[in-house]
Amino acid sequence: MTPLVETESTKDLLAERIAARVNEVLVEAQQQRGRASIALTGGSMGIAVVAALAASTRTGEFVPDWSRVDLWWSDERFLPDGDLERNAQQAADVSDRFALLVNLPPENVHVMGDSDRFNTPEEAAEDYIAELRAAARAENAEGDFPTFDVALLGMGPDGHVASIFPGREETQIEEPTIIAVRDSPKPPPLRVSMTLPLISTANHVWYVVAGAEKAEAAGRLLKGTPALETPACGVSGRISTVLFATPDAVPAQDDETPTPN
Ligand SMILES: O=C1O[C@H](COP(=O)(O)O)[C@@H](O)[C@H](O)[C@H]1O
Repeated sequence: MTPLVETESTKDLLAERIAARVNEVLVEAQQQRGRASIALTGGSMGIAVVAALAASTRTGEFVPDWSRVDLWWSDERFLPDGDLERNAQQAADVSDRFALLVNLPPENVHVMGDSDRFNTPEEAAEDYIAELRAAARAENAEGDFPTFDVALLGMGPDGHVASIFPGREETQIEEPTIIAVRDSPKPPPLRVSMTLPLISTANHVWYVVAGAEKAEAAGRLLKGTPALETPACGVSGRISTVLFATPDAVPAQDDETPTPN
């Protein structure tokens, strides 16, 4: 599915817009199901969105009841607890350990396992599957996984999303699950990730992308190339799939126009 594109002139304004849209989706989910959930992402834009969510809560905008929101992650770097490179640590750092999301209980924050707690990323992946299954049971979900109202995805300049990288067999996994990733081309080498089919169970899949270095991959995303080449192409939301981007992160309209001789 070709994503819709929404742009905002600066990274900060983009983060604010995404946060406002996330708040709307979470409020609506709470009206329908009583609870809501989001799969967060790492990367520069992903963390900017967490900061914007915290800011929107502080300023009393239209926000969900955070005591009834579950925070999940679509991927994590398998590093020691508190390592500054961990996605969850970076999100915690910009939200005063999630305290700025007022009333969010610690048990709602579902961080993927770290290398202090687990010997291998495979063990951390198994543990996260168990945590997701427990949430699915509590929700009376039909399958092994709870509802994800929205999954945010940063995208690397190579087109990777979560820790699913181009040219690798993980792009071909058809099962919705959590996997260990070894020898990641982007450091650190050990990671834990949702597979592309698991991300695609989310109601809304929103790419959050800023900066000219992402424009080439965004072009491939909008063209719809194979997931093996552009993992970002291997996901879509049940309700919406949107590329939220700064203008420089989206290829210019006439990029495809042949140059006259
Ligand atoms: O390593 C990762 O990279 C992507 C994108 O990061 P960015 O800094 O280029 O925006 C991120 O979304 C993913 O969660 C992360 O682990």
